[in-house]
Amino acid sequence: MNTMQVSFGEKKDNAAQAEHAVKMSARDVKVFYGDNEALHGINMDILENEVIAFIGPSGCGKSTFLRCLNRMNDTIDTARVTGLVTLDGKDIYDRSLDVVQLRAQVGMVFQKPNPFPKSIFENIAYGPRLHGLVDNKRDLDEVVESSLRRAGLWDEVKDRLEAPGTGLSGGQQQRLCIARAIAVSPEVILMDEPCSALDPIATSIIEELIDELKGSYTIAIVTHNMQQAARVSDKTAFFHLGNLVELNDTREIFTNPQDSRTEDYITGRFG
Ligand SMILES: Nc1ncnc2c1ncn2[C@@H]1O[C@H](COP(=O)(O)OP(=O)(O)OP(=O)(O)O)[C@@H](O)[C@H]1O
Repeated sequence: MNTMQVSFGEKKDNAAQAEHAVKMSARDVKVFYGDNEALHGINMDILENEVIAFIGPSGCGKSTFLRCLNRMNDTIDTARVTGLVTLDGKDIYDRSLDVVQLRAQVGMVFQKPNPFPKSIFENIAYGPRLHGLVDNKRDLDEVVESSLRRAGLWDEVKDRLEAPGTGLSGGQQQRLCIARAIAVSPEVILMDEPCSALDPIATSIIEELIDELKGSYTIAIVTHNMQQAARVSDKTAFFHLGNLVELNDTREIFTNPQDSRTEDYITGRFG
């Protein structure tokens, strides 16, 4: 088989991976946009403190599935989700669930950095205030600093916290958005092509950050860049035409895919 040349990030051995608990799971998840069934019954377990990459050709449903994991599809009028999605075993589509709280627990970083039109400080402070996570200004300052530090941005912005977030470079804005997600103590971070608007240097900074963050968070990332999937993820899920074709250790997916559609995709025969 003619697989592509990719370099892999350092991964834990299988014994260590086996200890990871299931953080989120999907059972027979379908998504309809009006009458169009875009996802045809996805089953997936996402393990705690792992990075899972979603890959596949354009329009195969990667972003649609990602959005099921924190109910972002609720914001699309025509979208309807069926099946079961759980976080720590609890149904996230339960009517009694607080969606604002869910989106703090399962944070999201988008393709295009989207800081609020506010200061760098306020971009981070907004969430902890909204969720009542801080009692006073000192705690708030601490959360802002620690979130910016974790996102690897503190040193670059500590002297201009009152400057607008939108004035930062694209890569800095994306790290600001990651810091904003971190500030409300998420358990899972969803990333929808977080580097596609960034140059290679900013991309590699974000990739290093993802590697550091996975010690504390579970991360699901949609990417078109297979090299990136290989570098940052422990598991890779290959989607095709609204189906989950194959999910396995990233190394297996790229060196020994079981399904011919996966092989065709990773060898560049389609997509
Ligand atoms: N808001 C929407 N309204 C109607 N149809 C949609 C909407 N969003 C996605 N779709 C359709 O659902 C299917 C899956 O799209 P989705 O964006 O999830 O795929 P994707 O794999 O993330 O694609 P890409 O890699 O191009 O971002 C496509 O047929 C798409 O046209």
